[in-house]
Amino acid sequence: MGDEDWEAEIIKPHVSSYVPVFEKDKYSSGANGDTFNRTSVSSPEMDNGSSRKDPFLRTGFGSGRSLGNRDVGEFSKRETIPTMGSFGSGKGFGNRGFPNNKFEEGDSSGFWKESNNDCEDNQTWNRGFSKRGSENNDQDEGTQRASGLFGSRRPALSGAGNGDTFQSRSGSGSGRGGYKGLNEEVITGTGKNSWKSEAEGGESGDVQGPKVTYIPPPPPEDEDSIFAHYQTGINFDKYDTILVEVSGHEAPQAILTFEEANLCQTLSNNIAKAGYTKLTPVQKYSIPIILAGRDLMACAQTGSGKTAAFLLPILAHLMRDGITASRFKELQEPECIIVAPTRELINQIYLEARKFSFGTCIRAVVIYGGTQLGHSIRQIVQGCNILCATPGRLMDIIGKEKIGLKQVKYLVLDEADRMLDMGFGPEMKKLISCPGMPSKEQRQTLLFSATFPEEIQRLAGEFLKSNYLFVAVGQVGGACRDVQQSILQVGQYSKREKLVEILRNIGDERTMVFVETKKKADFIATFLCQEKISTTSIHGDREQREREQALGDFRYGKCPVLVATSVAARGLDIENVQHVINFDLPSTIDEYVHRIGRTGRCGNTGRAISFFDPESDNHLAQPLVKVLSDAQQDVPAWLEEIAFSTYVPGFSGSTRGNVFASVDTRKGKSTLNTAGFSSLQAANPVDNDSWD
Ligand SMILES: Nc1ncnc2c1ncn2[C@@H]1O[C@H](COP(=O)(O)OP(=O)(O)OP(=O)(O)O)[C@@H](O)[C@H]1O
Repeated sequence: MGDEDWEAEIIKPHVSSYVPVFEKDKYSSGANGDTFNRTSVSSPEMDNGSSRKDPFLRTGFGSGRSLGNRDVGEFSKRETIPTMGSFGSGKGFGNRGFPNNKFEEGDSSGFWKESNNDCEDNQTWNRGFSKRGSENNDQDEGTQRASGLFGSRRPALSGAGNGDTFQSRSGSGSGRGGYKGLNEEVITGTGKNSWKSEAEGGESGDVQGPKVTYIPPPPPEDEDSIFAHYQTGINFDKYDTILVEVSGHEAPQAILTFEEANLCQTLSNNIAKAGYTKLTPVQKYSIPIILAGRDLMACAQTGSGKTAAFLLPILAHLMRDGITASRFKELQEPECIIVAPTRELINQIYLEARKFSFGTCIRAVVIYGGTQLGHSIRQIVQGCNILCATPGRLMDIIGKEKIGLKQVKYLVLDEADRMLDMGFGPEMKKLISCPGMPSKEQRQTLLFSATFPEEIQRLAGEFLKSNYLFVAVGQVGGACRDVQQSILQVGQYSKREKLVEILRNIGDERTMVFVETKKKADFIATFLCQEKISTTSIHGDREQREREQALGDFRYGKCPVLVATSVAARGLDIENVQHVINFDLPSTIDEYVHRIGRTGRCGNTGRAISFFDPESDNHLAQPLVKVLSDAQQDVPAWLEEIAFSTYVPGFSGSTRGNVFASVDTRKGKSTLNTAGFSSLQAANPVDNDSWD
């Protein structure tokens, strides 16, 4: 069964059978200057199909090739206002945007079949499922409304596009994709290495859909660009006052300065050129732990330097061991593999690895879905010591025997809770049981995130040596205190107006607006452009080229507003993001913490405003109150009331488990160390198998 069939099966009982009328002759698929048209058809059933009764889905905007709007002619005018950012998905919305279109609020005429997908986007449909090969699934964009771990998964949903013009081009292998789409997909049961390669599944033409040909631009070569960085903020020094807990046996002493780490001269020079003069708490604790060869699970607030916390000691070891890239070998055997859940994030980590290894013989390589497989292979065969990869592309490359795992000494899971949950957990399990992969006793495994639900911590035991150390900087799963959080009660039908009001007040300050679905991301971006607010968008239905273009336009100030789904919630480090607006709240509190963490980074301050709709967000009231109060933010009385009225006894802080694990789930007693930090020693973590 293909992806689309599966989606249809899930949705069928509730959706309208409406198929829009589409005037093909007015459609051309050129990237620029496309003309779109369709005839407006009222579709009252659609309201039944959308369990959210979302006003934004009733106005006829969406992603995919077919654009719906009554002001057809307006679309072709978009080239006339090039100042607007790129948004939209695929051919329907070219990179130049189309600000002149007009649509009317509450107009229910603008449906096409793709609207049905919003039912998929609605969390109620997705609980317990992890849809494989579904690049159009917002669940895969990090919202992960997971109801379990390694839970029920539909096997081998290959997700070939069916060529239906009105369907989103999910799973077409066309290079678009969210967190984990067809091009980042691992499918069991076929192929000599037990997982179906990306080429088999998406790029070689075995399934329908165009070949992915996108080759990302090469990284910068000039030193200034490589070491470009933004300034630490006024609260950087306050990091020192955050309590740090280390649990596990015989933890090495924290270091207080980079000098104490005894790094080689080249590495020290690179650290200085990167503008790092002082360690952040997670670095103070993690660097000596990793240098001592210990496994580590580290949890520290967003934007507090976790990337360097693992990269620097790994590089130090590789330098110490005299590792040099072996060029032009058909089978490369990297010493270090780093995985992260999104393409943009893994690319960012790669650029950091490249920066810190500048002037050394260590070669970092990045590979991710949505790009030409041949390009990934070409990068690897030129030499690869540190392989930065998204999971699907990694497994493809391993399956193609371009990567051997025998030399792996370091395995890093960034956003580790995400990498181990039901979405990526199975892939990660496969990775560690791949032929040649050293056992956990033989390698060093490092898990980093700002959130670590208890159940994920338990699962992580499979990946880590039993004597691993746990570093918790501040409250596990807590929000960054440099972000001023406000929660506004705003109903669905007032959200757009409120958004425009806020953005007009904000002016040109860089702002990320998070919405729940890909379609809504397109819709809101379009709407904002119509309001003359220069906006771009990023989500999993956009082609990789478009995603990177959108991020670039936002990063370099061309578009001060980025509308995003949760695909951009984790890890992205963009200078000067001053505001995050949760137009829609995410379904889990940990996702909220990650989203608002796109601002207030590295000691800078930021603001997060969230629209709370009592119709749909009440389940978040309780965890929100906790996150706000833990971060010493004002808690609105109305939110406390909702939290009280929806009180769940034994509340653990998350809709999917305990995001507020006080610390290490292995438990133990806490002692204060001399630096004023507390150090938690597990009673006997080796013997203590009873983590539950
Ligand atoms: N010691 C330091 N001195 C100055 N800047 C630093 C230092 N450590 C990290 N940074 C900078 O702080 C920013 C945030 O770091 P990083 O992206 O590693 O945060 P993170 O903890 O991984 O965040 P997230 O949880 O969102 O992934 C980056 O721009 C990084 O270069």
